[in-house]
Amino acid sequence: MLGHIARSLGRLQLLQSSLPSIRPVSTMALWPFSSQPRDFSQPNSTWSPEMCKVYDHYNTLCDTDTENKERKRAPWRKLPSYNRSIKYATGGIHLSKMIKAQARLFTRNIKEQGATFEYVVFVNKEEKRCVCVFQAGHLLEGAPGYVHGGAIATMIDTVTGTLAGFLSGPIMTANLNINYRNPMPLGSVVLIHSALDQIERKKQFITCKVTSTDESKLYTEATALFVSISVDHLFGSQN
Ligand SMILES: CCCCC/C=C\C/C=C\C/C=C\C/C=C\CCCC(=O)SCCNC(=O)CCNC(=O)[C@H](O)C(C)(C)COP(=O)(O)OP(=O)(O)OC[C@H]1O[C@@H](n2cnc3c(N)ncnc32)[C@H](O)[C@@H]1OP(=O)(O)O
Repeated sequence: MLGHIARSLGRLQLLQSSLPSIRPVSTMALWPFSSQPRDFSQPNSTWSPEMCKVYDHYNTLCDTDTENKERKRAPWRKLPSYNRSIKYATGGIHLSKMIKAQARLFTRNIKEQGATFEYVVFVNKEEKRCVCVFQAGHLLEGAPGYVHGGAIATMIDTVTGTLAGFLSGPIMTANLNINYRNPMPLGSVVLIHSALDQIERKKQFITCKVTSTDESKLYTEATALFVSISVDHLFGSQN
């Protein structure tokens, strides 16, 4: 038992020396890794006019760089989105054990643009909420002509998890409760609204609803529980 604790502590110390310190995403002034990866949440030619319109709307509410290279503060911030959480990290053997070279973020692993998950997340730190603009591609079919419930669940997990991670640092989904209220046609552009409901110790409770872009139609409602984790928790799970 004591040997196990000592080994765990030793591994954690080695890890901490090879990893950037773990902070909430909101406190990372710059991407902490070695090179600038591709941001998948930038507009592309497969985005419909509706997707572009909503993107432009939230983009105008965001922080901007002025001509004098000063940051003009605004309530909203657009979050970048990469195809791996830690692909670009520098570090030693301990980090590379954690990184499986072939691993890719589930929602960002299809080469054909527009075929699956096209999305961008805007976060409002003060109000502890975020909005994701999501365009559901043709490879996400469940019932004929409609988006698969698992694909919708994936997006809800991603958006609520992104908010929890933004506010609190590393987290894992502990519970996800989803009510599907209306079928979502393939190709739809929808808004995924997420808000922090409460925090209790390591637990973040998040609410979520998925609506049409004019918010007149409710597709899905959900609640999610995220638990803050340490890096050692991730390693422990892989052994
Ligand atoms: C370099 C580090 C990188 C870290 C990466 C982190 C984030 C990812 C970042 C970027 C990715 C970009 C976008 C996507 C973002 C997010 C979506 C993906 C997230 C996932 O897709 S992730 C996969 C699915 N997820 C799992 O694979 C979890 C398996 N599971 C576990 O790993 C443990 O089970 C865990 C950690 C959940 C808890 O374990 P634990 O030991 O830390 O905590 P413990 O058990 O002590 O519970 C503490 C308090 O939570 C309560 N509690 C726990 N579980 C509960 C439950 N289910 N229902 C109700 N309450 C629950 C207890 O009752 C207690 O409550 P109280 O404090 O009141 O007593």
